[in-house]
Amino acid sequence: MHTLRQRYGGNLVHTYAGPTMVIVNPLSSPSMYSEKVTLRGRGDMSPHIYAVAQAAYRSMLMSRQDQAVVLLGSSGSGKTTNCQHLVQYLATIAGSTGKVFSAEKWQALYTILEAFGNSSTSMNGNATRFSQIISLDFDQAGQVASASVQTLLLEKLRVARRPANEATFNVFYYLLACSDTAPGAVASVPIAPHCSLQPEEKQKATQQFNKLQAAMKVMGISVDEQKAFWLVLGAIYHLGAAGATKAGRKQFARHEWAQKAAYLLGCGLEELSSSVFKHQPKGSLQRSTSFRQGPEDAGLGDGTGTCSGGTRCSGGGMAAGLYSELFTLLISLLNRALKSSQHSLCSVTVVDTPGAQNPALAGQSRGATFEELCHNYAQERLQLLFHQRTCAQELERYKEVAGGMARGGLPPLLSSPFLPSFLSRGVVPPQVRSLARTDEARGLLWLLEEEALQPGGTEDTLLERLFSYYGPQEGGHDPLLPSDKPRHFFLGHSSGTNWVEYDATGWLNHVKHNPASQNASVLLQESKIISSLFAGRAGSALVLSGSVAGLEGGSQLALRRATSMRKTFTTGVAAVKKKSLCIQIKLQVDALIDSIKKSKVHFVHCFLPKAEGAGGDPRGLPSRRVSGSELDLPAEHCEAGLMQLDVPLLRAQLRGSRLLDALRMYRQGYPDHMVFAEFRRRFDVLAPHLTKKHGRNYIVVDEKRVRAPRRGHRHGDAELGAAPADASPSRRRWKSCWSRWTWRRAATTWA
Ligand SMILES: Nc1ncnc2c1ncn2[C@@H]1O[C@H](COP(=O)(O)OP(=O)(O)OP(=O)(O)O)[C@@H](O)[C@H]1O
Repeated sequence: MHTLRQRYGGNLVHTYAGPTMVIVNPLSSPSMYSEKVTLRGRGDMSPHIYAVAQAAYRSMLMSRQDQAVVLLGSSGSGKTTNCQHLVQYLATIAGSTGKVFSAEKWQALYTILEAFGNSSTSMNGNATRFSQIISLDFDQAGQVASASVQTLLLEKLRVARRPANEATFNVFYYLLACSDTAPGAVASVPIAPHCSLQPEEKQKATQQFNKLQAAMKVMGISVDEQKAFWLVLGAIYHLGAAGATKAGRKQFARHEWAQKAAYLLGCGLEELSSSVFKHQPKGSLQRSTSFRQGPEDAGLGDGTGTCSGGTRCSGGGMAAGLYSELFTLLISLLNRALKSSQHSLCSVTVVDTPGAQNPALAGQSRGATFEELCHNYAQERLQLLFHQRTCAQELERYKEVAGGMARGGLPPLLSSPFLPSFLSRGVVPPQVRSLARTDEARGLLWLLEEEALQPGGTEDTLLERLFSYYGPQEGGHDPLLPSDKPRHFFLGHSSGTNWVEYDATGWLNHVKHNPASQNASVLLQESKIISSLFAGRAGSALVLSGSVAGLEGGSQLALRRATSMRKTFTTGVAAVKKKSLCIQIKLQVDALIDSIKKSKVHFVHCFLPKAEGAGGDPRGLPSRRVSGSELDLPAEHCEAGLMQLDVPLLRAQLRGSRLLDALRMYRQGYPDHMVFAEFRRRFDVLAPHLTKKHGRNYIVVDEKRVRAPRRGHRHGDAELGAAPADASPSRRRWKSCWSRWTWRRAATTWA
């Protein structure tokens, strides 16, 4: 760890050679993203998130190939912050045609996304609760011509149900703070008086709300459109206050609040009531959508701590559906502001997903929820992509091109992470299989769906089957371990370095199709007040509604991306129509991965420097269950600048990211001295001037380019890179070798 540490602008940033950068989230770093740093030239930048932006931009300009930057890491490790800096930096260095994409616009975009898609969780005070793909499309001159945002895996149920002591989306608090003071549209939204904010919270939320309104203005969202947002948010809020009861038939517990919700939505109370309660699955009276969970509410929960407490209400499905529709509308309005008719050639896509979730890391004793499982699943799939791109593919290429060249032999093939397939194995469209229970080992998502559809299926039968397939075996590296709490189990994420305890209580009910969620879109489209904003969205956009937002496609490239995403979903159209949540989740992650796969991918690993959990004793955390030797590590803490590092935690993250495996493979596959000595023995006849003149020389080979390091030295690409047609076999071989290999950084001593 010490050898990796490097001071940079008063902060800690770690980097490796190769297509990957590692960032240990610093706690404060105003100088790190200053204009001075922005203006630094190439080579000065590494290690810095701007260096990744530069590399992606240069690679795109040189190869005309789409690029993707994928950020990986735990929740709170700094992915979103770095994403924002990366996009801002790219837009700054590239410039835009006619200054359409000012820094102000990007700032506004992120302010809006943060308000509607972020919330405070136990791991991060401003955690992203959806996956986002931000694409910048560049024209022939390398300037930003247009841009687009696509979002998936929105944790929409957070408006109705969330872990104890966690908040709903930020925007609700902003609205709550301003409902009595703000002029115009906001004041027209009556807010239930029983929920209030502390004075300091209120002041902060008011400022944020003003910032949000200004940002919406910058993004061209009109006052009338803004009003529609406040109305729907107000309605969601009042639905929560209305609660639900079962007196004969299911109905609202407090009609006055339900009446207000109906008024804000522009529909009648009866209409709202039937949309919420009609065809609702049995036992689906869900917990409240109330905002704040006071200590007195906690007792009203189901004892598991997985739901927010408060009054009983079955408007959860409706509230989640309304929020999902609102979010989809928001993304399409943002895309309206980002699109342009300019012709674009290729793009840089930045992917940010909610980080790995582990309540124990935040000192919470509760089990992780189904939504947290979904975010962890997406992280696992991205990790798998990293493994495939960085290790498996590189190894194949090495075998193919350099087989037998390294005297040390080929590096061993690393086993791929196990969990992604464990989770989604067997999730296929229902039309090609029967829904009867099978004895075949299936993934967790499959089993969940199957048990939800089976009469008599419960969480206990689900876990029973899960353990019968994947339970602990002698000598095996089990990804699944039992817990002593009922309906709890452990999953070993990140190759068993991050053990997360899940609580499966209520999962079956959660994945059952809830028609109220579907009814939300009908209700909005038929609203007497706001239907115009929601009406036009039909057809294929509707099929993906609630899953992927931002498929309108403003530019040619955006259209292409949207088509490709839709294609991913077409294999599961029947499933989507069937509203199987598990299949939708798998398809969304598939769509995310497919959209990245077509590009050249740059990975950024963000690491959490320390965890708040387990009363400050990191050895008490389940995440420390790494291996026998790791368990014995002392809880060593290192001081670095102003920051205390939790070294065991960092080690576990490093191990889980498989970065060291990738590094070892690069090192073994392309050992500096060995390969270069061999390389030189075979091919130095092609560049004798380099070997003879320079003595100790430092050669940097990046992509297909070679350059001598000494300033002014002209033995560059022209001489080394271009083998004439009549070149000797060895020279042609050399060239082919050159064009197929990616030599990241090779330093050697030349005789
Ligand atoms: N480079 C940085 N400099 C200063 N603060 C940072 C930096 N990176 C992250 N932070 C701070 O760390 C906190 C968490 O960052 P951020 O929200 O970006 O994490 P994340 O990985 O996106 O989390 P999640 O996955 O939960 O969304 C924020 O409060 C942010 O201000």
